[in-house]
Amino acid sequence: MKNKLLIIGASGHGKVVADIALKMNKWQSIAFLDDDENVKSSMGLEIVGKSNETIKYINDYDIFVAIGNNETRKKVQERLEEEGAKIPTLIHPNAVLGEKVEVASGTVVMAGVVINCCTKIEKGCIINTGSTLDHDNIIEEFVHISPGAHLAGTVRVGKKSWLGIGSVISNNVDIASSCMFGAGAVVIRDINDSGTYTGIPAEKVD
Ligand SMILES: CC(=O)SCCNC(=O)CCNC(=O)[C@H](O)C(C)(C)COP(=O)(O)OP(=O)(O)OC[C@H]1O[C@@H](n2cnc3c(N)ncnc32)[C@H](O)[C@@H]1OP(=O)(O)O
Repeated sequence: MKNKLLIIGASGHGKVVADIALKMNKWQSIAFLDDDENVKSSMGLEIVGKSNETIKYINDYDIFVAIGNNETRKKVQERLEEEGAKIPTLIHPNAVLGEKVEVASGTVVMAGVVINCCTKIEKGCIINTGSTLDHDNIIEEFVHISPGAHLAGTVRVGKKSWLGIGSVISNNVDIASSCMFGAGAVVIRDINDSGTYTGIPAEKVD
């Protein structure tokens, strides 16, 4: 671990990520990279450059990608990995993690999240505010679990899928990669095809 943290992306999601990093109290200084030239600071933290300037900071900073879009976050994190960046895991102090929970690098776990035992969260995920993930879940890389989503036991979510705000996933459900579930969707059976799903029970709409 380095004593400085660089966060890529200073928008709404980036601000929440910075807030968590500040509360973790592990880094002596925190700064952003962002591509909006008009913004010089965010949350009182300096924006020191653009997102393509990471190589300048790689030796001195831990680097975290705070980009909401799953595909873009994947591209940026994987480029950083190739460049040898040290990518931390960010966990809000008021998240509750059970025994044998694994959380990989580049994943952020926000305030009020509960993750029960034996759940594995792969790299680059967003586990957003107040969501709950019960026992034995597998959340594959670059997934976004939106605020207030609830996943019962033994759920698998495939790479880059996005569970919308307040969505509900029943136990023993397997979800394919690159799916989008609308706000409030309720998933009661396996989802085998990528696409957009809404409603109760969730049906494919796109
Ligand atoms: C901290 C944070 O902010 S994290 C971010 C959290 N944000 C979310 O979770 C967003 C979730 N997004 C949604 O639910 C979106 O509405 C989506 C992705 C399902 C659809 O978005 P779009 O493709 O733009 O669809 P659009 O808004 O044009 O709606 C298309 C139709 O679907 C319906 N629809 C849209 N969302 C939903 C939903 N969640 N449930 C049921 N029906 C829906 C609309 O009413 C509309 O119906 P109509 O054609 O009969 O009028």
